Amino acid sequence: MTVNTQPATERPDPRAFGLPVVEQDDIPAELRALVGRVHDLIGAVANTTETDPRTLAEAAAAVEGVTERLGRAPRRQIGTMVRRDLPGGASEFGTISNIVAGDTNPAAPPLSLVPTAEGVRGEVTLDTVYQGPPGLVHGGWIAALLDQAVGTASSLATSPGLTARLEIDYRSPTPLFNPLEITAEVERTERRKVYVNGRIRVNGEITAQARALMVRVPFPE
Ligand SMILES: CCCCC/C=C\C/C=C\C/C=C\C/C=C\CCCC(=O)SCCNC(=O)CCNC(=O)[C@H](O)C(C)(C)COP(=O)(O)OP(=O)(O)OC[C@H]1O[C@@H](n2cnc3c(N)ncnc32)[C@H](O)[C@@H]1OP(=O)(O)O
Repeated sequence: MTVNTQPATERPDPRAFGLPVVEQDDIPAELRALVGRVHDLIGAVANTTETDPRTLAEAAAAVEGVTERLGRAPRRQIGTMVRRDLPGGASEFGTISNIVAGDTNPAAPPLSLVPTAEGVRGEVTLDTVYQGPPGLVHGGWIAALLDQAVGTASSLATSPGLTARLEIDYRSPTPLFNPLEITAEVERTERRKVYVNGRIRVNGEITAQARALMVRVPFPE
């Protein structure tokens, strides 16, 4: 299988669906910094042992104030996409607030996937915000990471699609605070159907694997 390295101009454009597109390089550094600080805030709140009511109330008021201030600006249109240049000359579109990989989503880990000779690869380390069982990654998040990986592999090798079927084998616990290596590649295609495999490895050992069916979205001519 070869990765699609068509120039961006020849890739299907989400604007044909009425979706706005933001260039990744045009996201202001200050917005990226804000996303990072709120990401840290989620972890701080999830794990704080602070019990002083005044401190907690002050923190809630401060956050409420910032939320109110940002809420004065119009919100992005739902479905706003970001266009990213990938190593090797390929490019991809993704929703800018994607929960797994969105540039502007403070709740995203975020996972960044790059094309390889076989498909896609990414690395991410998750903290207690993504905890399910004690010290372990939540199984739903494992599925989410793999869904993103199989979707991206399929999109880059063919064209964007929706997940029709996702089967996960949880083979051993996936730990927090350890680099997770995530890979995925297309196995075969059949008309609009794209069969994709993916896996998560920790220290070279597979902890979870996915078999997915992506169905490509028909694009307007
Ligand atoms: C939406 C506009 C997007 C435009 C955006 C432009 C660019 C976007 C770029 C970015 C995306 C890139 C990367 C994204 C990475 C990750 C994102 C994560 C992915 C997700 O998070 S995604 C959310 C969860 N996902 C859903 O929300 C899907 C709900 N679902 C449906 O929307 C329909 O169900 C659909 C579309 C799947 C099919 O519907 P449909 O009407 O288009 O096609 P149809 O039913 O005819 O199926 C065609 C052939 O697939 C077979 N088939 C279908 N389903 C099957 C199944 N379950 N098992 C076995 N075979 C199945 C049929 O049997 C037939 O097979 P055959 O060709 O042999 O007859």
